[in-house]
Amino acid sequence: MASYTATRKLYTLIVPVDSQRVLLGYKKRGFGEGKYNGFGGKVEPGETIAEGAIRELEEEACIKAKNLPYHGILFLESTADSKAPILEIHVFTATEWAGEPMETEEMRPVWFAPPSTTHDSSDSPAIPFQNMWEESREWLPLVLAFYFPTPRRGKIQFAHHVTFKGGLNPETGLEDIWHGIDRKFVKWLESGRKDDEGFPGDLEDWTEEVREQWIEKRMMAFEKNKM
Ligand SMILES: Nc1ncnc2c1[nH]c(=O)n2[C@H]1C[C@H](O)[C@@H](COP(=O)(O)OP(=O)(O)OP(=O)(O)O)O1
Repeated sequence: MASYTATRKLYTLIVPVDSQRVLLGYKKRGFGEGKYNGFGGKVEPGETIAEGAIRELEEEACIKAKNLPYHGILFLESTADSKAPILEIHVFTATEWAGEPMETEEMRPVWFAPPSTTHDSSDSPAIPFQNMWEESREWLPLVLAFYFPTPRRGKIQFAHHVTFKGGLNPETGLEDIWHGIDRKFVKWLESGRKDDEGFPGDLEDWTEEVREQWIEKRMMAFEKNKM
């Protein structure tokens, strides 16, 4: 019997925020070149997710996170290529760090005004969502609403499952398997809200639990498609 297997690529992503602005990086080379995004990359063998996140931020923007509020997981898959890996991206913000953001070989850090800011009240440009990964247009405004215009108390965490159907990407004019959001499942936990299900104390347990639920769903879909 065929069995469900999926290659998994583990990534991190940090979005630094100060009291009025959001720091994004312009990717100068490699995968995602020409897009703006938070700072992050692959988790190296032997590293925890948080260690990987801190290392990537320092490598790409020359700042060392002093805190790392955790916001959740993006599970990205593409049905356009059965061999495409599943990307599992762990998302954090940072509100305190050592050093000043500086351009590196890979990224150029740029400060942006959060979506809640009116054009006239900020010296920084608006976040260029049209020049970012498609899925970030969905989760990033919601995470930023937690900080701006006034920081909320408590926590926000999510699991965002996005399936891309692939096809011609009108933004680049190229065929792209990571384009065209097809299905999505979003689990939001926000303290203080009606749908607050409570927060786990332990990051690893929570991600493992969400991952298991998600993989179970994929296995069921796989079995159904075989019949
Ligand atoms: N849709 C999508 N595809 C791929 N990567 C991402 C997204 N959305 C995202 O937010 N991301 C994030 C995940 C990572 O933070 C980066 C990609 O990391 P990458 O630069 O490929 O990894 P590094 O380890 O830095 O790679 P190299 O040093 O080998 O270039 O985008």
